[in-house]
Amino acid sequence: MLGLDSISLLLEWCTINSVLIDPRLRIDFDEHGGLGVFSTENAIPQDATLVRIAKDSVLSTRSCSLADYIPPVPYGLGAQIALSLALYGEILKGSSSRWFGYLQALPTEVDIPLFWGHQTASTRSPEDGSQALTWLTGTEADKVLHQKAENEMTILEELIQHYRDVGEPLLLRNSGIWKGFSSGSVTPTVEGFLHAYSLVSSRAFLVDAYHGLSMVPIADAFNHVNENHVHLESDFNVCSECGSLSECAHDRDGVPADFVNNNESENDSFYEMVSNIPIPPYSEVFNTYGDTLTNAQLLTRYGFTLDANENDNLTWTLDEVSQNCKQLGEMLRIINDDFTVNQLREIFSQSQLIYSTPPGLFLGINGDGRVSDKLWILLGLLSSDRGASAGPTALLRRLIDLQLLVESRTQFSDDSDSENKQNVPLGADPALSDMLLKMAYSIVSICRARKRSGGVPGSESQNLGDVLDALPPAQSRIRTAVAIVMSERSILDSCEAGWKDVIFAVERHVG
Ligand SMILES: C[S@@+](CC[C@H](N)C(=O)[O-])C[C@H]1O[C@@H](n2cnc3c(N)ncnc32)[C@H](O)[C@@H]1O
Repeated sequence: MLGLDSISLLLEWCTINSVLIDPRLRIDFDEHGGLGVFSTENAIPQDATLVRIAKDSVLSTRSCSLADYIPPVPYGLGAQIALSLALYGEILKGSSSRWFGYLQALPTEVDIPLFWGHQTASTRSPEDGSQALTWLTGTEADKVLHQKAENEMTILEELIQHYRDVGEPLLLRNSGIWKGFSSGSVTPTVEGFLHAYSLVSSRAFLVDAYHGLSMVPIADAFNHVNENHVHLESDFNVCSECGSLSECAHDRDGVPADFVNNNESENDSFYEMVSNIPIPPYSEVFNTYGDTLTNAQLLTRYGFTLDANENDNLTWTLDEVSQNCKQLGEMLRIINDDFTVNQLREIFSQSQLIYSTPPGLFLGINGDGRVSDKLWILLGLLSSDRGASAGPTALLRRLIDLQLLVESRTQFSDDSDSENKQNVPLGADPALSDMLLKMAYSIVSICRARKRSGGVPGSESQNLGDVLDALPPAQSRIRTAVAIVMSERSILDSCEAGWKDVIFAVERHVG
């Protein structure tokens, strides 16, 4: 629990470090025992700059005492871990840290569930954490907590491993930076590092391309609601080497710094908290940490929930749905069944309209406009009245046989005898022809929907070659974007054309 002295120290530190707080604001204790920001007797209009935070005052991997040893990471968990180490280095320095006045006002515990299973310095009983975790089982928060990175580690496992392998050795190697300054004997611990991580998780901002994820004094004193009063303004696109907002030596290779036009204004040296709606007098002033955050996200990142959160939702993975929906489960099993895929692989390779994918649920179209084997199997199963019922492999085998016969009659055939094949009958099973038609219509409709949703609204009917020709070279980003839409559209066109031929051939036969 903080005392009044810590607020005074924080404000003093702000004055010295050019963190300028509008007198219409007051930093005080909130109803939860932490800090909050409040308006005073004056109403505050919209668009008022309420806090100006000197860029130099933020704590980042660029500005910290260990800056030479912590490589900056632009975003993601890596950025949070790097900043946690930067912050922990300053916490270890105690009163000799440049940020001491700021650090001493930070909470001593951020109660995120990541640590509920760990005994920390907290005064809470261990049962409170372990039973709470049991209660969370199967909730959205539980899913976030158990999310695994590509390396199959949970966040907590990754934090601990990173601390042991990188953080602790780095802190010990550079102990000269903080040893001897701190009061008492301070030894870095994994608990200390995890506390730093909880502070980063609950209050860091991604400010710009130079400082990246940073601890931003006073901006981080605002509590959260979905419909906020204030927001942080910063120009993200500064030089990632030196932080300059205007032209600098890093823009043009080999240009000496003397030739660089340095016209940064005084305003460019600050991040700002600005009001986005009028703020009544004598009320708490809120920021939003994200206006779509669910309670599961708020709890896991910030350690609190909102009483009523209209963003809350429940999600299912495809696997979870399939566990309770027999038909989908059976379809997924077939799609992912190596036996089925291998049985068909050989024959798929004879088709001009299908391509093989590695194991995994890959539903897509390749650069030649061919559909993936898994998408074909899925649509094949969906187009059958029998769905995924008995004998799906045999049924799919008959379907692909029919498709190959149809393909041999279309313009896609590279068979020199295709003229004669026009007259080969398609077989006597109308249900099978119907399945192939349904599948072909589905693929055409998937392609058309994708074309409709690509590019700017209304561009579907435009000739993108003309659009590209009309764009000046200076609009290089638009040109790149149009070229991407154009190339996707051409893949979709080619896929659609192949399956329209199939429709034409089958309908001519059936009709
Ligand atoms: C960016 S800080 C805000 C300032 C913080 N109250 C302090 O004491 O420094 C985020 C933390 O504030 C608290 N917090 C923010 N909004 C809250 C809310 N609506 N209800 C409860 N706690 C909140 C949570 O502890 C969260 O981890």
